[in-house]
Amino acid sequence: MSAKNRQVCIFADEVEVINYLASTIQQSANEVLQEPAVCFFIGGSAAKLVCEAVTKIQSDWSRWRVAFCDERLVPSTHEESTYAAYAKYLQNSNPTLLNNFIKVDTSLPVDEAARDYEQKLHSLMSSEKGCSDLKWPHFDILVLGVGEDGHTASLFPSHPLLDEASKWVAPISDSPKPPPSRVTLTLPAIWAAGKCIFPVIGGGKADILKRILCPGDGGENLPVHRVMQSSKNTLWILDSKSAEKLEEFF
Ligand SMILES: O=C(O)[C@H](O)[C@@H](O)[C@H](O)[C@H](O)COP(=O)(O)O
Repeated sequence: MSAKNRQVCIFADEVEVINYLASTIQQSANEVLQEPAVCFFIGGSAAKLVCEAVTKIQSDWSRWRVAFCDERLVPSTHEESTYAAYAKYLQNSNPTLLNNFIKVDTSLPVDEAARDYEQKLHSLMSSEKGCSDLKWPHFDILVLGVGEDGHTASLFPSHPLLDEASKWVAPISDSPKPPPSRVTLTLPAIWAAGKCIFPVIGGGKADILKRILCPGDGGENLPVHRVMQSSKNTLWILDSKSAEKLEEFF
């Protein structure tokens, strides 16, 4: 189903979701690979999907730059660290890509960690894309997750961070999902990206997907819905279980 730069693709199972995620990331990256592709990855269960998708992509990985849509403020070896989740998979299968990750300095207090990460992203856009003094960044691909409450990255329902209108990266120290301290891309930084991809699997996400994707289901103010309303291009890659409550609409 496709409307207003929004596409929803439903597949039988996790394997098909991973295959389509791989071909979508590869195709989107091919469109920009005359420059390094700047991708942002997410934590949570989607990390495994992304890592498995990466194993199916043929590319010159030295030309990729990967940052995080959000990161939890714990040491990079901690089991809750998003970086650690990727390192666990990629250190053997794709060390070149892992070396090109732009990490959040989680040793800093959360406000400083967010400022420092934003500075790193400014430098990245300047060195790799020749863009300096950008009001908003033009990241190529964001792979995002969705929480059962409708959050995405570390943007939570009714949180004041949803009104952030000048920063690319913001700190949060009261995240309802633990751990409480995190840094996250802001809504305007997400809106400016070339493509937002949401791979989702499992029946636990069926209710929230219905609220977000079905008109009139009351999800209009949820962070994920706000991403979708103003993003240039949003792609949902769903398995049949997560999509089981969408059937009457698609
Ligand atoms: O916590 C994180 O690292 C992410 O910031 C978060 O936005 C995640 O993508 C969703 O909470 C979905 O996570 P699950 O897929 O694990 O439910």
